[in-house]
Order: sequence, then structure tokens, then C-alpha cells
Amino acid sequence: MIQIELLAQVIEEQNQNFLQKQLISREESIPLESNQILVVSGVRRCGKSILIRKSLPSDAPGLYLNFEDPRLVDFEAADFPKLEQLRDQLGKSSILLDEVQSVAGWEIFARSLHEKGQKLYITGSNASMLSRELGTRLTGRYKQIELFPFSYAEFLLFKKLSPGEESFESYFLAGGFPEYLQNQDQDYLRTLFRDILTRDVAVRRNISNETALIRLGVFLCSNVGKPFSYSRMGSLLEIKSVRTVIDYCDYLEESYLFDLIPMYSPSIRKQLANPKKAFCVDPALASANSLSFSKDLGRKLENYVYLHLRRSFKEIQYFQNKDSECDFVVKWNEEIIGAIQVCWSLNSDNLQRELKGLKAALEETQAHKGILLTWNQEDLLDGIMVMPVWKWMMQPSKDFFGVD
Ligand SMILES: Nc1ncnc2c1ncn2[C@@H]1O[C@H](COP(=O)(O)OP(=O)(O)OP(=O)(O)O)[C@@H](O)[C@H]1O
Repeated sequence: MIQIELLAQVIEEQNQNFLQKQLISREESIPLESNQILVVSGVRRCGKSILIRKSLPSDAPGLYLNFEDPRLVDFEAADFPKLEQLRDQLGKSSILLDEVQSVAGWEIFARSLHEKGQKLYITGSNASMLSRELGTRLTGRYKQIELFPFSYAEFLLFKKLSPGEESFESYFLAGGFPEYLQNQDQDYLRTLFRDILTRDVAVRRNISNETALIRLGVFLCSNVGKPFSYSRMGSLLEIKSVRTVIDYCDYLEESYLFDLIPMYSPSIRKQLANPKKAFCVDPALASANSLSFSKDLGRKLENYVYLHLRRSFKEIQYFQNKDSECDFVVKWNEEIIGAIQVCWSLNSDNLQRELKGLKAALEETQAHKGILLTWNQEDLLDGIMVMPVWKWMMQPSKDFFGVD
């Protein structure tokens, strides 16, 4: 149990910090009028709680509480009614709970607020921990929004820059974690990565071999965009059991650090068995934690394109047949709707190969729209649009493919 006076003090301090910050508006918006519980999930430090707090009208702020505060170590389910009491005493309109999944039984409180028609916002950085309770006790009562580090458009707003090759180069180097954009300290990205692996993944998942988990994380950062099989990864990383490799990869996906995308295949069974490609939630985070000193710029660009697609689409695959490859195909409503090829720079050596891969993907998947993205070239080749990545990123990829 926790004393209400201590709780009031923690709340006052946590809420003070917020007022001092200069904040930009995000592309994601919070549906304030909805009467469902609103859940914002995403990788750590990407701006989840700020998104909610900034969205609430200034004359009706919410009562914010972050459960990672060590002073809340003794908070238990029986303490939740104190939050309602403090909310009313302080004249707040709603309750906003950060990383609440650490308190067992939180979903019972969530449900009771919902039943009383009172507003609750929740943020979390672990997909499965949240979804377990959401899926059972709160089915149909919540709406979930996924948030990512800043997009290129948000980066421009934050840095007060204009769109173009020069500002895209800055984004390409710095990525989208708001605090990193402020401090530009690579150690921040290393500490963040390590903290997610050791504190979130290893502790929550009870992993005793933390070294193997970190090695896997570094391996994925160093091999963004390259296909690999679980067994090959196991042997490279000296992890004996393939099952362990698969579990660890799942945990890394749950923490929103990486997505492992499958190869396109009409057969689901083949799709599962084929090699996967990993993409990181923030390419600058991957670079800071990578062992690959050659700095593969082409794959990094591919990672940015992947993220831009991922903001709009959940199902993204790569395409490969016996003699050609295409970086991404995008699924929407059970249909592949688009194919995207990414190439740093088109020249007489690679042009035919890149076009062939894109056309093969379009033909085989029956996707109706394809594009070839480059660092700075723009053209129309053989009926295929060629565009610089920065320009393509100025609109949501859903708009580009004409779906909503
Ligand atoms: N819209 C924004 N404009 C400017 N800075 C922002 C914005 N959103 C977040 N930040 C910065 O990023 C930091 C992290 O934001 P926030 O605490 O909301 O992230 P979070 O995803 O809730 O983190 P955690 O998962 O650790 O709880 C903030 O301290 C703030 O400095």
C-alpha cells in the first residue's frame, strides 16, 4: 500500500516537469471524444505520454502517473481508488497511466472506470504484456494507437527545417528519438538500447542469459535489412537452441525495437519457413549499436522507407523469386496493393536489375502501384515513378497508395 500524501506528492512533481517542455504536435491524434479506454503503445521514449498530455485541453488536464517512479514500488491494486480521489480533489478530467502493466490487477481498475463512463488513458512499451490484459478483460472497451519516434515531417517541425535533401540528410543521421535530437549524444542511444534489453526484455521475460540477448540485439542492429534464418543466427551467435533464438526475436519485437518481416509467399507455411529481414524502430539507434563499421547506407535508407510504410501498414513483406528481388510489398485488406524498391543511386549497372525486381513483384503479387525510391533521383522510367525518399516521405504512405 502507499500513503495518499506520498501519492499526491509524486503526482505533483511528475506533472510539473511536463509544463516546462517545448512540444511539437504529432501526426497521430488522440480521439478525445471517444468513450473507450485509449491505449498508446510504442517503443520507449518515443513520446507516448506527451502525445496524450499535449492532446488534452489545457483547461481540462489529466492526472498523470508514471509507474516507473521508484517511489511507487509499493503501489498495489488496492491503491487505485486513491487516484480517483486525487483526480477529483485536483479537478482533473481524466487519468493517464504510464507503464501501468507493472501493477498486477490494473485492468480491473480500468474496467471499473470505463463502466462509470470515466476517461482513462494508458501508455505502454511492451506489446504482449499489455495485450494479454487488454485481450481478456478489456475486449471491446479500448482503442489502441501505435506511436513511433518522429517521422521526417515531425523532425522538420521539431528542428524548424524545410523539406529537401539537406534536412533529410540530418534526419537520416539523427533518426527520430526526441531526446536524442536534443542532446545528440550517441551514448543516449546506447543506454536506451541497453536499458530496453536488460530492464524491459530480460527482467520481464526472466531471461538469465542477458549476454546472448544483447548479442542478438547488436547482431540485428548490424544486419538491418539482410535476410537470415533463425538457425543461422543461432550458430553465428552461439545460441544452441533455435527455439531460444525464436523466443528472443519475439521478445525484441514485443519491445517494439525491431520488426522481423517475412518473405512474400502465397503460402503461409512457406512464409513462416523462409528467412526474415529485421528493421529497427529507429535507424540511428541501430547505427549507434551496430558492429558494422562499413555503414551500409543503402540498407539504412531501406530501414527509413520501411518505417514510413509501417506507420500506415502492419503487414509488410519483402519479395524474392529465383532471379529478382524487390524490397517491400505492402498488404492491405488481404491484398498486396503496392511494391517498393529502394536504391541509393540508380546507374547503368543497377538500373535494369532494380526495375526488373520491381516489375516482377508487381506482376506476381498483382499489386497495382509500384515506385522506385532513391536518395535524390527523380524520373519516370518505363512507366515506373522514380522519386527521392525525402519527397515520398512528405505524405503518409496510405495516401500514396490511395487507401484509408
Ligand atoms: N511532441 C513532442 N515534442 C517535443 N519533444 C517531445 C515530444 N514528445 C516527446 N518529447 C520528448 O521525448 C521525451 C520522451 O517522451 P515521453 O515521456 O512522452 O515518451 P514515452 O514514450 O512515454 O516514454 P516511456 O516509454 O519511457 O514512458 C520527453 O521527455 C520529451 O522531452
